[in-house]
Amino acid sequence: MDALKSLIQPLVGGAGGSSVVDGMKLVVLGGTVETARRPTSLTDIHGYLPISLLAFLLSHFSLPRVHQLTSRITPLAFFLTAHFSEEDYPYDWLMLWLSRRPEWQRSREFETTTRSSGIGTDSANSFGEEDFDDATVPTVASDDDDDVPGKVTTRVVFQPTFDTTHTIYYRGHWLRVRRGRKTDGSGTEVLSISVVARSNTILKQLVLQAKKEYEAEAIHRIQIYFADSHGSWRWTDSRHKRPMGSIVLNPGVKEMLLNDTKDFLKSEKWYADRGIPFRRGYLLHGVPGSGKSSLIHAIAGQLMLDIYVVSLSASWISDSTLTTLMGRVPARCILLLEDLDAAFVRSSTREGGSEEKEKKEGPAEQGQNNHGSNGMRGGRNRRGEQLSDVNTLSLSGLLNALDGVAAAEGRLLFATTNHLDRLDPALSRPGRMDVWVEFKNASKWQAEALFRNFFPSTEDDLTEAEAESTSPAPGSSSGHGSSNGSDSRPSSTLWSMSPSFSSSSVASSFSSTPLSSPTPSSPIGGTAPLFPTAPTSMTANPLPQFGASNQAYLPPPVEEHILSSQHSAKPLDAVTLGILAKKFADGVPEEEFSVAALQGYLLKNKSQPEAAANGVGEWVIAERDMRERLKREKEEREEKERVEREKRKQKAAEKEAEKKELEKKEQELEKMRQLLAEKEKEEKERKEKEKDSEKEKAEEQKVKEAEAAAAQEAAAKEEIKKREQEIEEARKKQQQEEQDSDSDSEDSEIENIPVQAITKSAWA
Ligand SMILES: Nc1ncnc2c1ncn2[C@@H]1O[C@H](COP(=O)(O)OP(=O)(O)OP(=O)(O)O)[C@@H](O)[C@H]1O
Repeated sequence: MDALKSLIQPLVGGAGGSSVVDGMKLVVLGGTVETARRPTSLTDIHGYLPISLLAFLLSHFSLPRVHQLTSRITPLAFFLTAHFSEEDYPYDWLMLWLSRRPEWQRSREFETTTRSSGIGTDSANSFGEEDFDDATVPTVASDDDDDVPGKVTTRVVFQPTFDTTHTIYYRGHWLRVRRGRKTDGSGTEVLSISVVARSNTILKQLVLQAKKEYEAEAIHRIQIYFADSHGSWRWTDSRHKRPMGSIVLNPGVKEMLLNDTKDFLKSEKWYADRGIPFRRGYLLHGVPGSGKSSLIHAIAGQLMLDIYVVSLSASWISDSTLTTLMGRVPARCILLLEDLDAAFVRSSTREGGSEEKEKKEGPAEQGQNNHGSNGMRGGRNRRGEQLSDVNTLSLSGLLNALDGVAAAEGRLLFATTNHLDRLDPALSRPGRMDVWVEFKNASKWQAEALFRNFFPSTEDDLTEAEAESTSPAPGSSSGHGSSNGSDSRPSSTLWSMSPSFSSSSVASSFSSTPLSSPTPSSPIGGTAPLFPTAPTSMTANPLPQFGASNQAYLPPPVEEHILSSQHSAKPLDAVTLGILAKKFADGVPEEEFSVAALQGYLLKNKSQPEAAANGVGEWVIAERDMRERLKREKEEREEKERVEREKRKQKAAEKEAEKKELEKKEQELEKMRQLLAEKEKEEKERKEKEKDSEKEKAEEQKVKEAEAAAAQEAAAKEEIKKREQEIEEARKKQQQEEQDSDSDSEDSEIENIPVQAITKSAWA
């Protein structure tokens, strides 16, 4: 836009310029633009948009008008841009429309995608290998194709590239198309289409045309959307509608459901007038392989509704994701909750422990990855998400999602479960699950109808419409109040295909074909029959000619059973088909095998109705044996697992006891250690005390000894002193005596007493 602005502004000038001068300027500009435009194809240029826009302006408006536009409208006002998120339908419509644009053929930048089926396959703008076949070279391709009947030809479809702006001419307007991703981290694709226009009519026209083309393609198919972990719906698959007649249920059930759903879709006003939320829920419960998913598929086709599937056992499902998803379903659609019981198992598990955790993993993965042949399971995971188990779905979360304020109105809610006993009674509240239908194993009546459906009849021209109009379904009017159009009051209905119901119909089914028994293999409603009606029996190819001259190498003759083998059954006349169907049904025990199991058996005998009818007894015995064996093996496995579990438990208990014992011993040891430490401490203190007291004693002793010694010394000294005194006295006395009596001899005696002897005796 800046480029456009910079181009225009100097030439056009301000609003106050003269219009004549401006007109001249625009003439010059127009000439320049036209010159620039000619050598370039405008359909594939990017970055030249300002030029193409001006060219467009010049060619569609008078000059003063262009002046008015360029001077009055800010550049942003030129472009009207509409954004289409891949989460919304228009994205798919427009992508299909874009893929058909011839511009891609000349575009320098485009992306291709392949679709083996689904919308857009027959796009005029797609191509296959044949588009590159050199017409001058003789080709064998078409002959080869005959050898591969039913081969899916992969078509390549052009799409706009990411983050590139493409320019497309549409109804006199240049459109700028850009495919990008949202920047909010979700990675969601967004298609942006801009156009220069004064109103958004052209964009509306474009969307409507894209929708029309899309719907024209979708008329024979139903679209299937799967919930993703971000709470968004992703288109996953597009399937051929399944004819109602291909579903074999006991009389009245299909009709009841179909009438009820039709009736509901017509009753919006009735609900609004009574202030009742415009919602209706159907719970299909019962054994696996009994046709629950198939019936939903067929109803969706009949009512031209898309199916939105959530598997409640998915590892990522949570209360908030489910609420978000419920709020995002369109008003008219079928919302299918698979494995409804999973929510209840989880809820009770969360409340009561975690033992079911392992169980949960199985179905969760199935929910994400299984691509069942007929069920809605599985889905294309566009981004290959690696999901951790963050499932926090609770019962209250589920119930809120079903009828909370955010829940969409006008949708038909179907829920399936194989375990009715695990569901919470809260589900039966009106508006949640209004109609409950039980699916049982195949009755004899169903077996017969299945056989009739399976093998082609010579009376294949009877259409489903004719069949339905000529013979009302027995029991279709009984038991369901809301099926008779006028009264669309919501009601809780419990349907079960009781054996008595089916057995009465068996009696009549042979002579007068019951209505809901699909009339002999009729390709109902103009749709394709289940299996090709025209037998394409395998004929032996002419044997290779090499070696024909050499008799020694002639190949062995083709064996009889190979020659006679066929891959499709020849159409049977009604009487033969009836007899065989009856025989087949006679051989099938009542409600012992699922319809899916019977279908599997018939598939094995697809080309041999007689063998199928005659061999059913053996098959039943073999099946029973196999079931018995499987049951035994299962029991053995379970017993083994139980024993192992017990052992593990015992071991764990022993280990626990050992651990406790060890802990106890360690505690005791610790106590002893502490005691010992205390004792050692006491001993040490005692010893130290002893040492101290001994020291004191020794010191005392020493003191005493010293005192004693001192005393002795003092005593000795005293003694010495005493002796000295005595000696002195004696000397004095002697001297006195000498003086007194001149005795020289006495003086000598005194002198002879040794001083040392005196001292010693004093010490001792
Ligand atoms: N009543 C039926 N009429 C026609 N085909 C049936 C019927 N029941 C089962 N089948 C066939 O058996 C296969 C499995 O059927 P389907 O998936 O509808 O069973 P289901 O009850 O939904 O099983 P699950 O509970 O395991 O999902 C399909 O190929 C379907 O064509």
